Amino acid sequence: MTEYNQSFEEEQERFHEVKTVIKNRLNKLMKRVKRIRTDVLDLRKEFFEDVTVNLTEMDDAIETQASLKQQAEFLSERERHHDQQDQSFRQLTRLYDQPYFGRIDFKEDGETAVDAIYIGTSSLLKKNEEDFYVYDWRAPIASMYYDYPPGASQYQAIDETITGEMTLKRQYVVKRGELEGMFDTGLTIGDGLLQQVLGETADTTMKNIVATIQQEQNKIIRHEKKKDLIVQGVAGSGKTSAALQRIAYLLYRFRGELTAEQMLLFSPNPLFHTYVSQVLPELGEDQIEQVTFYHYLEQELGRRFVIETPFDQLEVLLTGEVTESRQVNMQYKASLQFKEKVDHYLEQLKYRGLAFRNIRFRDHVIVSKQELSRYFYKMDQNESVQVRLSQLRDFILASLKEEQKQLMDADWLEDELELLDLDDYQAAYEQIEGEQDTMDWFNQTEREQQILKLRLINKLFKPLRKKIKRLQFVDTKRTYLRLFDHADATDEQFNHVRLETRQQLLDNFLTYEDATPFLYFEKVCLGFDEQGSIQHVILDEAQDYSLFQLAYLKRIYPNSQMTLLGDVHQTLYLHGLNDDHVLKSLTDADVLTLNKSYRATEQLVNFSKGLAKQDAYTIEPFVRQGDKPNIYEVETEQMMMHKIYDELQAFQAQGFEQLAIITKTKQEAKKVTDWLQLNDTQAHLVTVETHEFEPGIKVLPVYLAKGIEFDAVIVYDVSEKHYYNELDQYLLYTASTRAMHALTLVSHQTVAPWLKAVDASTYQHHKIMEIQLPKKGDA
Ligand SMILES: Nc1ncnc2c1ncn2[C@@H]1O[C@H](COP(=O)(O)OP(=O)(O)OP(=O)(O)O)[C@@H](O)[C@H]1O
Repeated sequence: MTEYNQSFEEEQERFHEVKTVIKNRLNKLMKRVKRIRTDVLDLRKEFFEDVTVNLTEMDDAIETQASLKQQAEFLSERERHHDQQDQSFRQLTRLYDQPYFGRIDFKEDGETAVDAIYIGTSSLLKKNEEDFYVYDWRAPIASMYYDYPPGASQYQAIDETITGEMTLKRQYVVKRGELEGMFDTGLTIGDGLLQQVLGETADTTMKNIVATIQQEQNKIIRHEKKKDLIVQGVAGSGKTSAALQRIAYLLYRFRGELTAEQMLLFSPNPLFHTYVSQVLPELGEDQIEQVTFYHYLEQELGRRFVIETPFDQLEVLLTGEVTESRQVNMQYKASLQFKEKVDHYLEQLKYRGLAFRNIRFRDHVIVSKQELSRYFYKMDQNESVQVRLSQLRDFILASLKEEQKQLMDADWLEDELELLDLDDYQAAYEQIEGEQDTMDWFNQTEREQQILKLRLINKLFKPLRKKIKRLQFVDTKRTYLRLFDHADATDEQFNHVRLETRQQLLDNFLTYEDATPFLYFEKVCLGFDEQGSIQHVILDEAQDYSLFQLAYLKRIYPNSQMTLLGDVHQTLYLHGLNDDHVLKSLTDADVLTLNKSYRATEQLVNFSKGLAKQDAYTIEPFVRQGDKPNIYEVETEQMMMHKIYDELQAFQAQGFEQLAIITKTKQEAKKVTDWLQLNDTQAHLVTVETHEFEPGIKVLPVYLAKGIEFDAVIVYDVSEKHYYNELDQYLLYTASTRAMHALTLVSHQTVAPWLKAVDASTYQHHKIMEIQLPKKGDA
């Protein structure tokens, strides 16, 4: 028997031993969970039966209420217990499928024994509750698995550094719950296992990478300094993966201090939400809230304005419909220069300029806007706008009270008493009962009327009071509009876009670039309602945020640490954050880079790196072999569609399932989908409304493919007519880097200049003058 075989046999024995332990624990737990579930169901049943009885007599009702309260507490305690057991059950079930994926043998300096440390997605303790069958991948000792090759190594325990020697590093191949193989590894974590994992076909959801996290990714995952973290990583280098494992790591490391509800992930599009949704549950952690920045803007402003989506903004650019002033607007409103202007204007509002609304009840103006303005600007100018607004609010609320008193004699009030509901009458009745000893019958009737009128007035004034408490007496839109009233001799860009901005605001329309400045203005003006409970914000595709947006996020989440993940090569928007130096001026962050691309084969990376901006970061492929990409230059549009059709067939014949055709715009995506469907090919059109990832062929514009990957990709019409400006270079790079195993680009006639600049040895170029026609469905 070879040494390998003997070790493998020993490993298999241990593997089964651990699985048996897990199975036994699962059996026990299952019985317990079942028992608690039955308890909970019985309790719930009793609870609802009790609710329906004994509520007619007052004494019984009080008794029932007390007993219900007690039962409700007991029930929720049992439910909590049930949830905990259920969670342990799910954790053990996950471990049963794959108890561990790696092992290191470590001899601590000064000790003689070598400890075998098995590493898995969560810990499994032995009966003595001290030793481990399996260590959680996030445990301090497990960090050596990711950070060191065999030899001298160390890890950071809670308050000391432990040094020693790693005598073995091993990885396991586990499939369908069985140990199928193992690799003893050298320098990096098993190229062998990584090769295997990366060679697999794509899935509709992202997978976790804990078994094969690379050293440079581990630095991101375990970055614990109180500073922000900027990750600049090339396409496919594992930024999103590292971010998700980082969330799981931080939730483990700061258990008790940090919860999933205190973390927030800003993601690029709704499809991406679903794509990454499985990773945290797979790692045994709760999902964290995910939101797109647009969705956030919608929540804040959507009731008052129509807001352009970022995708519609991009479409304006991509379809060539963009005017010069719109381009200026996109860049200017995204800039810190414009933020400074807004800040300056906000400063001036201390002395003049705030616009107010009349405080009106029905047709009667209680306090006029002019009066509010006079009152406001008479207050001490050393006080901030926010302090003065809260004083003004108190003044208005007092005026409302006065008005309410006066209305008590209004004739219409009696007529409207019917607007009151049963509860109001009941409350008035109870109040009278409390007071009845002090008045005779006649007074009682009058008093009842009075109480009812008072209740009615309070009810009628409630919405107004609510608005006033929210400072809605300040007309923020009109105040903001005044910023655009006059030209500014020192600011050409401002003058260029001033009138258009004014008109759009008047029409209650906000372009995507205008929404954040307006929201910022409003929040600062009224006093920022800071989201103090959020402790950690993760910004994926950070290069797509503007500096203004980033400054906004820094302000609204002041207690939060930020992790920004971006790729300067994939900047799609005109306002894109592709200058690290400017970015660093906003945040004192640590910067880590990821240069190796894991998604694609070496051939695909070598090609796509030719499309990246040359002066930016270097891009290295992970060595995995495949075919060179193909570029087909064809004479007619019809030929292009046929080529796409043929390529899809060829990809499917090779066993690829997740196929994508990536276009520049949504209209093109629609056109291609229609053509394919007419030609008996099932293709799914992906739009901004698509939340679920269908398996099979997808057709989508490049901005919706962000962050996602496919087995094989066809980039639609890469001709010079189509991709010619600077932004187009980023688009081509982003589209081409979505492919894992195969890539084809089709061009209607001459290819784009960016492609001509790519090293010709990295792809196969085919010029096709003729193609087998016709196919069904052609016009
Ligand atoms: N250490 C790793 N082990 C296994 N797979 C990995 C590893 N790192 C990255 N990958 C895989 O590489 C692919 C790209 O990862 P990911 O999507 O996280 O990269 P990204 O940098 O966010 O990409 P992009 O910016 O292009 O969207 C995924 O399939 C991911 O599972």
